[in-house]
Amino acid sequence: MLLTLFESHTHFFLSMFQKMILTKIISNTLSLHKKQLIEWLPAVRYFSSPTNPLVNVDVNDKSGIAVVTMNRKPVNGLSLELFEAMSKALDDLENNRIRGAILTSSCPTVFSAGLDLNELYQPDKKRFKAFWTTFQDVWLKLYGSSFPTAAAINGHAPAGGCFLAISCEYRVMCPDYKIGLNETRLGIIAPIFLRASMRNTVSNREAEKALTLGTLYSTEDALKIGLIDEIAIYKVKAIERCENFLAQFNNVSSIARSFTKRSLRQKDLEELENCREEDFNIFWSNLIEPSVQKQIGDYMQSLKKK
Ligand SMILES: CCCCCCCCCCCC/C=C/CC(=O)SCCNC(=O)CCNC(=O)[C@H](O)C(C)(C)COP(=O)(O)OP(=O)(O)OC[C@H]1O[C@@H](n2cnc3c(N)ncnc32)[C@H](O)[C@@H]1OP(=O)(O)O
Repeated sequence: MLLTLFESHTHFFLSMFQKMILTKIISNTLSLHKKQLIEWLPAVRYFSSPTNPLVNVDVNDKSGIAVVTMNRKPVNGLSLELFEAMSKALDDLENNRIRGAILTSSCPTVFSAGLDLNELYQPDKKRFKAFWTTFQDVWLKLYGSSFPTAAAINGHAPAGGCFLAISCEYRVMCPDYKIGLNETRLGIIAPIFLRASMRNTVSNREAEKALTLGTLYSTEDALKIGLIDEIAIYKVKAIERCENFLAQFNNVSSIARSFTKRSLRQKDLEELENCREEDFNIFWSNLIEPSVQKQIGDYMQSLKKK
């Protein structure tokens, strides 16, 4: 209530004085450090992002909504370089306090094929460490963003592709594609932060079923279990529906919204923050198991043979 009243006069700009008062009130309530808190204070500064060939960021000056497009052909395989570009884009969006972001893909039939299998097969430890750490960074920044997020899923979204979508707050998917966390089908255990995003999206029971079976859902079935929120006939419509979702926040205090989101996701974020090194070690030791390497190699071959 207090925040809503306060913000109604400061919707577009918060003076330093106002920020100081807000910092005091909210940090007392949520026991956050000042630096963390300032990062969560909304303001709007629209910007044009320097172009990176792997991730295009297009901010609509009028709405303040950014469309973030992954652009790594043919299937947006999540490589170290793509994660680095996404991590940088998320920093830019956060620093410029945009009003919302929509994640989508430039590939015509694939949102993202998940982790680039080349990163997992016969990996070099130093590169894999950088890869895994940046993967964690992207999740922490996307799942924990102060701005609202939506995914316009314009193609298949298996494994890491699904993970990106469920780290957002809303999902609109085009028909006739597949989405899901199929890691167990590849002999891979979904990491802690993937599991958290799934539990935050569908019921605990559905998450358990989906993760243990490694199910890839059709668009229609994904809607039935709540893995996506809407179906849109094609990409432009999916982006429009995401914009409509994000526009609803124009009538909501952005401070109250972002703190509420943060408090709901805080436990998951802290869980990973507190075990990043351990998370890496577990995955590294599993990944280099000869049986796992063989499975990944065979799987890559089967994809190429198609
Ligand atoms: C006790 C055991 C414990 C084990 C623990 C191990 C833990 C360590 C690792 C931890 C990892 C944890 C998380 C993992 C999550 C992941 O994301 S793994 C990746 C999973 N991804 C998939 O299964 C998707 C595979 N791809 C597809 O199903 C299809 O490509 C598609 C449906 C996305 C698209 O189909 P289509 O449009 O027909 O394209 P294709 O012809 O199949 O592909 C084109 C081209 O791209 C290559 N490719 C596809 N996917 C990937 C990929 N993920 N990475 C790299 N490359 C990929 C494909 O081979 C084709 O290449 P060519 O053109 O033939 O050269």
